[in-house]
Amino acid sequence: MTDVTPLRSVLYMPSSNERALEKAKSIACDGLILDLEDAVAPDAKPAAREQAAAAASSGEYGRRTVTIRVNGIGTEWHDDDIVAAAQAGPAAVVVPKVNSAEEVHALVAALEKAGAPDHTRLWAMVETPEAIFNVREIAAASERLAVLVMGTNDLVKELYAEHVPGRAPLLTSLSLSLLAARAAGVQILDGVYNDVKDDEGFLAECTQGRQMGFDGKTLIHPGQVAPANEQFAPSPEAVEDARGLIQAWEDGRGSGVVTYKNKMVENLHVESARRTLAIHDAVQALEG
Ligand SMILES: CC(C)(COP(=O)(O)OP(=O)(O)OC[C@H]1O[C@@H](n2cnc3c(N)ncnc32)[C@H](O)[C@@H]1OP(=O)(O)O)[C@@H](O)C(=O)NCCC(=O)NCCSC(=O)C[C@H](O)C(=O)O
Ligand SMILES: [Mg+2]
Repeated sequence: MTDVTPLRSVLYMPSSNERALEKAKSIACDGLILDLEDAVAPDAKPAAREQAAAAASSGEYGRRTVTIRVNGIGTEWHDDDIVAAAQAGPAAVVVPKVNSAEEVHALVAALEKAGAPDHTRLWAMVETPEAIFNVREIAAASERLAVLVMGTNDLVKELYAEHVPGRAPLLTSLSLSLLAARAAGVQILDGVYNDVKDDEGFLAECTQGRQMGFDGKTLIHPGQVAPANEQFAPSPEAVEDARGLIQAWEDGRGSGVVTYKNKMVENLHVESARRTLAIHDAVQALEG
């Protein structure tokens, strides 16, 4: 089974924004991405790097999975970002625009050379056409790689596509990346929703992401956290049904066909129900 560490809501924040870094200590998101890339202006990058490293090693973010997003491979900031992030020892280093398994190998080698502790994983962003064609190899390239993160803004830009309700232009890329994540047994996070005032559109996109199989969603604003937490956790009805289905299966063992609420139950349904309960328990433990 894929790791069930809850990552329902993973909030980006500019590492140059001290107020946001402070505020994040009280935001109920499952994870934080302290950004050094797109959200930080070139002049602000050295100071942001120091602030992100200090925040990630501070221990002040409680249960949240704290990660640092470095600048992309080949940029003038990348090497220094990797060293600073590795030494800060966050839960993960998030790397944008990872295009191949070879890049994953090089990133892992660089993190290890810089002294990254074992608990610091690699999260690879999938956000270019080349990455989509290589996503299966990327997802399976290293034990250190724990999560794929969709970069839907960059994907839309690279495809000359448009952001539309239902995301038809992105469905091929989203589905291929999901298949790759599941085949490799790593987690996968959906991309961001840019209109921070459009609650209805955001909710629809969370529902779509959950139905497709994403483990959670990346976010850009604190107001998106609560709906994402709700959408990506099993609902009370789903938990009740999972328990009922497992009970029906155990009661009916040896009697041939088992049904629950008039629907056929097979071992695969029981496995899905157990996964639902495992996620529910993990969320309860996190929130408890
Ligand atoms: C989108 C924003 C620029 C909106 O900012 P603002 O207008 O200041 O919002 P509010 O006034 O509603 O803010 C209310 C308070 O919440 C704090 N806040 C806002 N955003 C965050 C945040 N992300 N993390 C923590 N705290 C946040 C404000 O400081 C206010 O606090 P207070 O003053 O105490 O009341 C802004 O939300 C923002 O900058 N968001 C993050 C943008 C970002 O990180 N972008 C880069 C990643 S997205 C991406 O590109 C993904 C991928 O690469 C792709 O290609 O798709
Ligand atoms: Mg991007």
